[in-house]
Amino acid sequence: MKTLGHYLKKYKSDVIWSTVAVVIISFATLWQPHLLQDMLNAIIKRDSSTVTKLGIELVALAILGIIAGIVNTIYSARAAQGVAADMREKAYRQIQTFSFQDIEKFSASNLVVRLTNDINQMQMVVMSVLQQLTRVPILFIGSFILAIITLPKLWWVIILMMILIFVISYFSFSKMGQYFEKMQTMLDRNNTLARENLMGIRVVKSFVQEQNQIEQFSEASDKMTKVTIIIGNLFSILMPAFFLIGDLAMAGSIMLVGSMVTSDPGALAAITAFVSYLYQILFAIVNGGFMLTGASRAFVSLRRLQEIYDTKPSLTFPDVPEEKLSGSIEFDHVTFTYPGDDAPTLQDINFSVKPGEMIGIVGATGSGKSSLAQLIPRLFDPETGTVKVGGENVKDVNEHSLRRAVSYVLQRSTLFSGTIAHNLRQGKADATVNDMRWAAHIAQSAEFIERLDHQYDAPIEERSANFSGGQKQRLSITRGIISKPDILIMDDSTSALDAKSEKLVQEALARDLGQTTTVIIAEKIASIIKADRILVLDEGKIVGSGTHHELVKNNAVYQEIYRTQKALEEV
Ligand SMILES: Nc1ncnc2c1ncn2[C@@H]1O[C@H](COP(=O)(O)OP(=O)(O)OP(=O)(O)O)[C@@H](O)[C@H]1O
Repeated sequence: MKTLGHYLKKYKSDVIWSTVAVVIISFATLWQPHLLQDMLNAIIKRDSSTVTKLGIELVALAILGIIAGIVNTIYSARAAQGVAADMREKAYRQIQTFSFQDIEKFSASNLVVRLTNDINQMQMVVMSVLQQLTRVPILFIGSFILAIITLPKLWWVIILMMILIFVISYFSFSKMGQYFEKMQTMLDRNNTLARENLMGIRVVKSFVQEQNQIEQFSEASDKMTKVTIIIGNLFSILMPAFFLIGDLAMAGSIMLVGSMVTSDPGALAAITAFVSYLYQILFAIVNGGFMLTGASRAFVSLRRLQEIYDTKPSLTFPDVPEEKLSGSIEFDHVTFTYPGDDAPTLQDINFSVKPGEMIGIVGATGSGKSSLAQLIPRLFDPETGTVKVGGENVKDVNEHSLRRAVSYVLQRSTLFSGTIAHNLRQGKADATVNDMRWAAHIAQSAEFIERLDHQYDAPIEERSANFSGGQKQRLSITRGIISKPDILIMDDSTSALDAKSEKLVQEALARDLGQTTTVIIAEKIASIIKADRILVLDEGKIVGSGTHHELVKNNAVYQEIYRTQKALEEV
């Protein structure tokens, strides 16, 4: 609640207006039965002028209640939406500071649920707090006092009804809280399954996995349905139970007062007001219960959001001035283990690269090529040893300096929905169309971009579905080189290109980005055959270093890879 208060501070005036409106509604609600009682008394006494006066007062009170209701809804909705937007943006900003490791710890779909469903819970609870928090105690205490003043003899009926409702509310609302928590976990699971299925729809279809996927999702969905049904059942028993208690209290009160009506006609008017107060007490308790259930759901959501806010990024950059780094790379006794793994993925890696050199990295699948490359732009930190870029330990440089110096093109190209220009400007914020043309000609993407209707302003759909695998890779390379980086890492990023396009990209890179240090990770030896030096990785260790001709002569691992690929080509 303290945390929620902190977010509400910014919406002070909305909170004040909605609270003032709630107070007006509550007093209008309390005053209505009293006016009705006076009016019935006036009718019994045939006092028509008082009846007219009280009738006008009743209508005025109803109009006041309606206006206050509208004001309350407008201001509480504004505050609730504002708080939700602030919380969402804060969480999103925090997630942007997360390292790969932090994102993996939460999982992407879990973070999406937190950003959507949990934030919605917070929005609903703020709305309900601003509509009920003041109303519930005023109505409860006010109706209790007024009911006793109206018919003091029946005080015990009120107490009995309250005890029964409190007992039922306590047990059912606390049970519901547990089920709501379960439902949240199940929603996470359903979202993960749906997300995985939709992202991998091509795989699902090509391996004819639809039925398996349906079964998996149905199982998770059925589990959630069971919990939702239990909650629904609890609700459906709860409401009639409350009304039964209210109706019994009303019937009992009328029977008890009935005998008095002949001797005291005013008792008829009093019982009408008394019954109204009884129902107001009942509604106050029920609404309070709902508010508490909502609050307990919101506490779960708030805790989940707080986990995001409290997560200290596992990898931070020092606050030092930005500087220009040169294109040299140095690995000095680097050993790296993925968080949670027991064995190191890279062991005692030592090598250095001069600015402008072209380095190839080869090795079997899983030998650690990508892991090694990820240490250069500092996506992970090594366990021991140092990685230097431009002669500086990457742990000691400003994030912008490192990002400006190192450009990393991944095999799985990720483009964002928008336009081609929008994506290319992620590589260079102020890129002109000429810059884009220059980069696109090197990456061999100009030939298809410039045939599109809107060329560089052509749209990219969600998950870049309107481009082929090879086109996506060429667009990614274009984005990677547009800033003319000092170091370019190409992590198997020409794998979807045909041999001719790959050769053209490499020739253009050598011609137009000659000053750039290039690290090319490749499965195919043909992709790195012209590199100044090739590093051979085997089970996380460098087992060879030299030119293609040197390695073919004297490195067993390289010879094996070369022989296998040559044999495949001949087949
Ligand atoms: N995020 C991660 N968390 C834990 N282990 C990982 C992670 N990424 C890779 N690994 C493990 O590290 C090892 C090296 O993987 P890496 O991707 O570096 O190999 P690679 O040589 O690039 O393989 P490929 O040629 O198939 O891309 C593998 O055993 C892999 O399972």
